[in-house]
Amino acid sequence: MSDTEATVQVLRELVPEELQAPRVAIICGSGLSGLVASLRHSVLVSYDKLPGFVQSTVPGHKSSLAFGFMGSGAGVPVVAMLGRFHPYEGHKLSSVVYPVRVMANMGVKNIIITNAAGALNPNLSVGTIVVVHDHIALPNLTGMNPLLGPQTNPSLPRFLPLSDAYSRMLRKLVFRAARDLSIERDALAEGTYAWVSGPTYETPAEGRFLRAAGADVVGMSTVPEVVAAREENMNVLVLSLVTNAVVIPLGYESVRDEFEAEIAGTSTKAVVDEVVSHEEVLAIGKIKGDLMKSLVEKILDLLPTDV
Ligand SMILES: O=P(O)(O)O[C@H]1O[C@H](CO)[C@@H](O)[C@H]1O
Ligand SMILES: Nc1nc2[nH]cnc2c(=O)[nH]1
Repeated sequence: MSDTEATVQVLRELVPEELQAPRVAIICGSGLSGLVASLRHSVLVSYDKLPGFVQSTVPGHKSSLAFGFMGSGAGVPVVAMLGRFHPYEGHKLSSVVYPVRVMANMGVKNIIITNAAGALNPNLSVGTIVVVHDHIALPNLTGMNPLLGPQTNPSLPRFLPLSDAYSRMLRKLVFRAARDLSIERDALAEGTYAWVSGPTYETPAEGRFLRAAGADVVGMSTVPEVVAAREENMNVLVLSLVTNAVVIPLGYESVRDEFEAEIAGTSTKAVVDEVVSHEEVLAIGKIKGDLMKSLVEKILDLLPTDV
């Protein structure tokens, strides 16, 4: 029996039968566990009960799986991760993606991955939900790819294409859901997510670099989960909540100009010295959590029955 099968076996003992066949997996990003507050008949399973699962150590992430029904009417059976794992916590990439493999082993065919992210694109304001259509993953390109090493399952492809990683069908569903909910157009955008390892936030020069490479938002998660989910042949949707702007043009105004202006007695342009914090990230998650929740619920309502 494989490791994931063993974990699924434990879950079958802990979760009632009617919740054992989730159609959709949801990964809750930083401060976004409230996404599944409306789960019905819900059952929580703590990660420490599940072989192969590690613990989430980041504030705003819990360490439990939640099973239940979500959406209107009878609802859709879902399994949600109320807290994810990041490599910067010291977790191996194989541990970071392990829950995705377990959920795939349970038969889950669709995954909605959420995250908090910084905006690189100056047109994206804080609070915008970005429907991710592509990614740039420097770690993947430089030796920190979750699929490096012997194949966990020989029936999965060795060379995985990622040009179609983000399901068009699910992305379109987001905009249909937003229209049904009369969510204003500017509340949603489309864009490219840059994955960085963290845990440092970007310097202004790094922000400019990622922006110049074509990224719209940046974060420290999600891409490993996307890669594993695609390997497992799931339909993937990623929603990034913009929680802060990455400071791109600021941070290094000439101190010589400033010094010379000071001794000449003339004033200089005030240096903007805003810095991002995880508290701010969580605060925006709290403010925008309800919007994200309604959107996900509506997406579930609209999900075709054959996927
Ligand atoms: O991507 P999620 O888990 O939502 O969290 C984001 O917020 C944290 C930084 O504030 C980082 O972990 C970053 O990846
Ligand atoms: N790397 C990165 N991750 C984030 N998560 C939330 N905001 C940010 C950010 O500005 N940068």
